[in-house]
Amino acid sequence: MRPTGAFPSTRMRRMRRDDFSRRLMRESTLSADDLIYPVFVLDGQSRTEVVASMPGVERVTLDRLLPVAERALELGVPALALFPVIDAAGKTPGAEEAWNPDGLVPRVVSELKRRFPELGVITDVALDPYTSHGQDGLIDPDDPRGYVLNDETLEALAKQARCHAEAGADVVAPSDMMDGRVARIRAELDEGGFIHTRILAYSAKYASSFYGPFRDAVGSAANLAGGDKYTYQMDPANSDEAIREVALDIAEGADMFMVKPGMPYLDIVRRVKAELGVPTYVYQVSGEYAMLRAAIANGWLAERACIMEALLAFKRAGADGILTYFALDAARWLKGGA
Ligand SMILES: NCc1[nH]cc(CCC(=O)O)c1CC(=O)O
Ligand SMILES: [Mg+2]
Repeated sequence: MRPTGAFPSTRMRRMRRDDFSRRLMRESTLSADDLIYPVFVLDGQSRTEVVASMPGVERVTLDRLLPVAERALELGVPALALFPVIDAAGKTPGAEEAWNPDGLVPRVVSELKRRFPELGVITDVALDPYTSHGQDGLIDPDDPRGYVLNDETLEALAKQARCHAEAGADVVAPSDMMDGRVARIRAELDEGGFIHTRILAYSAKYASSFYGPFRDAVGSAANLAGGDKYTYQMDPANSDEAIREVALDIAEGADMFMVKPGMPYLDIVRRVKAELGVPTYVYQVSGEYAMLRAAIANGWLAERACIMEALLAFKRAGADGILTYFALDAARWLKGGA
């Protein structure tokens, strides 16, 4: 774009002079409709646990999640994303608890849908909360490096997704980065008659170090024992590869496409939206939350202004929605609350 005219006929500050003209030329907006609220859920009754590395985020039992869900609905937040915390006894090498129809996730999903049918419920499809080794897939017992097996994992993910759909999940969100999982899950859902269950594919999910606090929150860090996910999550150096990943998930039948993490990957959000034109979501991950919270707690950053600026940046980059631990705060501020 070539500027037409120049100083002094063109003065960019003219439009910035007053609030009315700033509002008129504002290109991006954030609304509660853009937000997805992630929640950590525990088994049992009347329990709340704080997550040390994520001040303000708690793990709660279902009875304590219900008022949170009600609050999200009141604030106009369209959906919750559920992340289960599974006790050590529920973790096995084969992750069988992941498709137990009486497990924590299906129980929470069915109760949420019974109480708040209008609130969207998104479930995470990946094995890491359920594996004793903390990986998102099944590992090869004969491989000293514990290589995560792709095709065997697909069968487990299909069972897990079907179990969530049977419990009433509106959206299943595979976050495991196995090849072909969207196609396998779509086939499984169709076979079960779940033609309306949406798939939110974590298509461009990077092997990021910004997931650290989340792994504390779900208790997978200790199980992972210093292991990494470089053999299946994407290399942070790559961008073209993200476009191929999303294109494959479009072909395999996903409905929504996630880029993760968020702020360090805004260029990827932009490319996915501009080049592929699909419903594009971004995950402001636990490490991004922790950074902001730590600086705010120290008085180094202004809470509301910095959080809202970070969220707006995702919209400007092209995101249609944002999964963020700040969802309820942001929705409250958007409503004019303190
Ligand atoms: N299925 C894994 C999963 N699900 C959500 C997150 C991270 C979310 C966050 O950091 O907020 C991860 C990352 C990982 O452990 O590799
Ligand atoms: Mg893929």
